[in-house]
Amino acid sequence: MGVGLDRILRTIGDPLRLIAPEFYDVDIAGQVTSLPMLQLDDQRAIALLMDIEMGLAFGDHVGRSLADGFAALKPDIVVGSATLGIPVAMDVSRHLELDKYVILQKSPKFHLADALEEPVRSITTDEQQRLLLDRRQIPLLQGRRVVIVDDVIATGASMSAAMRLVRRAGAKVLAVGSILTEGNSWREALAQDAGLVHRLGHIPQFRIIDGEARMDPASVDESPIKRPRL
Ligand SMILES: Nc1ncnc2[nH]cnc12
Repeated sequence: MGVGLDRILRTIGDPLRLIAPEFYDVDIAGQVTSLPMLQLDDQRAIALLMDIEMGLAFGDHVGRSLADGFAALKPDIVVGSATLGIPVAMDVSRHLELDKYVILQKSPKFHLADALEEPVRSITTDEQQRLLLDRRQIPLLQGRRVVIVDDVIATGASMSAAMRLVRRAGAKVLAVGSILTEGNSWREALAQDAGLVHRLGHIPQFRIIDGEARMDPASVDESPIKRPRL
């Protein structure tokens, strides 16, 4: 779901505030994608990935690429976090030829009165968020081999909550996947689980200097992504 995204979008407001250089090109599993560069506040900018606006061909590429990485692990089911992890979970499931998938919700839907709940301990947001698992979905996870997917792993707080929730439901987490990682703080947040991360690309974080978004050197990728030869 990209922790803090709601706040990011509220901060940005409408119309979107593009800041120079206006776009950041990122390689997503061999496909160069231009992300709009948006000003967050006086000091920070973000290269924004809105997977729900990227079209079906992009979803198919992401789903196939993540599924290729997961196939050898023989997962029984894919779990995705609302909101922007939902299409990722569907596209990965389709490519793994798995019919059912499980979505972790952010807000209590009326049918989720008695959901399993995990707090999302974000270091960047004051607002306490949470992830919810409908108890009726537990049989899909109990004793199962699971992969968890999201659009972006940034702070790692959301993915870490998703892993706790899925493990509480009795599943084995084989791997986690995202379209992008952003910055490096997720490594600390996920601790020993950081090694389970499959990502198709990486974006840095940006500071605004002299009216331009500049890469924060601490946020570039520490371990370059291994790409399959095309
Ligand atoms: N750059 C980004 N794009 C979309 N969602 C995000 N969540 C956190 N960072 C994000």
